[in-house]
Parts: sequence; structure tokens; C-alpha cells
Amino acid sequence: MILMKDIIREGNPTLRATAKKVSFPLSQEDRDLGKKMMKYLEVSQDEKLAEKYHLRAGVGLAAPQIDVSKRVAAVLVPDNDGSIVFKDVLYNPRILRESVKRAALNEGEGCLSVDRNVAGLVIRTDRITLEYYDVNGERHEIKLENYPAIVVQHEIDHLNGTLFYDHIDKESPFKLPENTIIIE
Ligand SMILES: O=CN(O)CCNC(=O)c1cccc(Cl)c1Cl
Ligand code: NI
Repeated sequence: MILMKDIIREGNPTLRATAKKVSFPLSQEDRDLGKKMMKYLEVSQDEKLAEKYHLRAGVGLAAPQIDVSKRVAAVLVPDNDGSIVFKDVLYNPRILRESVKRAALNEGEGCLSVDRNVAGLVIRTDRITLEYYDVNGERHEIKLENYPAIVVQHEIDHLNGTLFYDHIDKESPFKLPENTIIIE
């Protein structure tokens, strides 16, 4: 089971590397990788289990965060009544289209690999068309918007060596650019 000790932090070069694509059919190792990353998210979102295993909650996890430089990310986005908005393990995810409209989470973003709060608006695209392959090698092309779209962008950033605070305006972190909505 993935624990906090397995999560690499700022300073580890893997976090700034460009991760490699996986090939299909997936090796057992790459299947297991996706499974254990999703398991981390499920456990981390269960208050009792998260406390028991001292896990920081996450709605996404990218393989580079456990020092595996492969283009694999798990995403588990609940909505506030506990149902699931989006859940899947993304293999070789790729953003095909981005809306002109930008978006930022009101409360900013956090990252398991960043042991500090970095305040400010993380400016991202509001709507994306995402291509990815699932564990069975099936191609998916889906449209996401708002919160799930933001989370997927945070994870794909990890595959490209980008961290959330790279998108925060250093001079005025809370400036709201034109054409940008705030997501509560
Ligand atoms: O890369 C994944 N993590 O670092 C897991 C911890 N962060 C989050 O769950 C998180 C929190 C706020 C906004 C976004 Cl977009 C995300 Cl992703
Ligand atoms: Ni992160």
C-alpha cells in the first residue's frame, strides 16, 4: 500500500522530469501501479483510514509522485454529497482541446509532493477534451469541465514536470485574469 513515506517531495528530480509513455498491452507491473495509486486515493478519502495510515487526502495521484516516471495518473473526484464525479486510472493521458475560458479553484491547490501551503490562484483551462487509455487499453475521449478538469490538469502537469504553483502569478497571486472564472 502506498504511504506518505513513498511520496517524493520537492527537490527530487523525478518531480521535474517528463514521464515516459507506457506501452500496451500493459505489463502486470503497470496494471498494479494504477491499482495501488487508486487505492491510495480511496483510502486517503476515508477519514478513519486516512487517520489510521496517516495519509494526506488526495483527489488525484500521478506516478512520478511515487518516483515512477511513467505517464500514469489516478483520479478520484467526489462531489460534496459523496457521489463520484470522475474516477479512473489514466494511461498516457493527453489533452486534445482546451477552452479559451480559464478557471481557478477559489481555495487554490495543494500537492502531496509540496510540503507547504502556496497561496494564490492556479490558473487553468475551464473545459478540456481528454484522451486517455484505460487499464484494458481502451481509448477514451471525454470532455471535462470545472473541478474534474482542474484535477486532471494538475495530474497531467505532474507527468510533464510541472507543479501547481508554477501557474500562480508571483507578483499578484490573487489577481483574476480576464476570461477566468473562480470555482468554489
Ligand atoms: O497530484 C495530486 N496530489 O498532489 C494530491 C494532493 N492534491 C490534491 O488532491 C488536490 C488538491 C487541490 C486541488 C487539486 Cl487540483 C488537487 Cl489534485
Ligand atoms: Ni500533486
